[in-house]
Parts: sequence; structure tokens; C-alpha cells
Amino acid sequence: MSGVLLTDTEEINIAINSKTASGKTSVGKLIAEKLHYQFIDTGVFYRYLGFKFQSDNFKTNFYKIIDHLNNLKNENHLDEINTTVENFSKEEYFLSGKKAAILAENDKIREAINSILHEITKKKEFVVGFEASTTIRLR
Ligand SMILES: Nc1ncnc2c1ncn2[C@@H]1O[C@H](COP(=O)(O)OP(=O)(O)OP(=O)(O)O)[C@@H](O)[C@H]1O
Ligand SMILES: Nc1ccn([C@H]2C[C@H](O)[C@@H](COP(=O)(O)O)O2)c(=O)n1
Repeated sequence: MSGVLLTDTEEINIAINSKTASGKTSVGKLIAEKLHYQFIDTGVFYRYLGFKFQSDNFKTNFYKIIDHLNNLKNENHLDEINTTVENFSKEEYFLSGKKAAILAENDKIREAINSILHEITKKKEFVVGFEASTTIRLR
């Protein structure tokens, strides 16, 4: 990893992009702590959604899911999402991941999640961990 020099006045976001289980969260949290930035693990959005809509038929409830996502475009929901996912049992974590992988294949859902991330990170000073295949450009 190459070094980044930040001055006190610079306001940026830092994106970490790599494969599943490669250490994005571990490294991202360390960087965030050091810089007093906030860490966002993008996987939690997919897992939260997978958990929330686990028993729903994906096709028939598509607009319900998108509506739900549109209501999350606010930093205030980040804690709620993180806490929900942090408190998953092992079984919930496993099941949410399975459903998350299905949701993540849908372009509209990915767009909606990316748009939430754009909105939240407008304020800057976030470290964001992305799955290698779904990296987006942060503003
Ligand atoms: N430098 C390291 N050496 C050994 N193990 C590590 C290291 N960094 C992280 N790990 C371990 O690897 C696993 C995956 O790490 P982490 O959750 O940080 O990766 P991730 O890329 O965020 O994963 P995911 O894509 O599933 O969100 C964890 O169990 C973590 O403790
Ligand atoms: N930016 C992202 C983050 C996650 N996903 C998918 C990949 C997994 O199937 C699921 C859960 O992610 P994890 O918590 O294991 O990082 O969500 C994605 O497509 N794009």
C-alpha cells in the first residue's frame, strides 16, 4: 500500500476496494480510527437488506425493497444498519449473506445502494470498503 499525505484542511473519502475476506474491514477500521474518519462496510447494506426481506419474494417485492432503500439515504440510518448486522447470530449472518448475494446481482438494487453511499459520503471523511466487483466512484 502506498502512503497518503493529508493536510488538516483536506476533506476526502478513502475507498478500499478488494475481494471478499481480504481484510477491507480490518484495515478500513484502523485507518478510520487513525484519521478520525467514519468507516462504512458496504456489505452491511446488502446483508441488512437480505435479512430484512429474507422471506419476501424478490420479484414481487422489488419496488418495496427499492422504496425501503430510498428511505435510507441518510447518515442517521447507518448506526441502525451497522447495529442490526453486528447483532446477527451466526445463522442470520449466513442466511443474510445468501440473500444479499442474490440482491447484489440486481442492477437497480446496486444503483440504489450506490446512490445511498453517494449521499452519505458527500460530507467526506469516510473510509469505505467495497467488494472488488462493485466499486463505485465516490464524489
Ligand atoms: N492482516 C491479517 N492477517 C490475518 N488475518 C486477517 C488480517 N486482516 C484480516 N484478517 C481476518 O480475515 C477475515 C476477513 O477480514 P475482514 O472482515 O477485514 O475482510 P473483508 O474484506 O472486510 O471481508 P468481507 O468482504 O467479507 O466484508 C477476518 O476474520 C479477519 O480477522
Ligand atoms: N459493495 C458490495 C458489498 C457487498 N456485496 C455483496 C457481496 C456479498 O454477496 C454480500 C455481502 O457482502 P460481505 O458482507 O460479505 O462483504 O453483498 C456487493 O455486491 N457489493
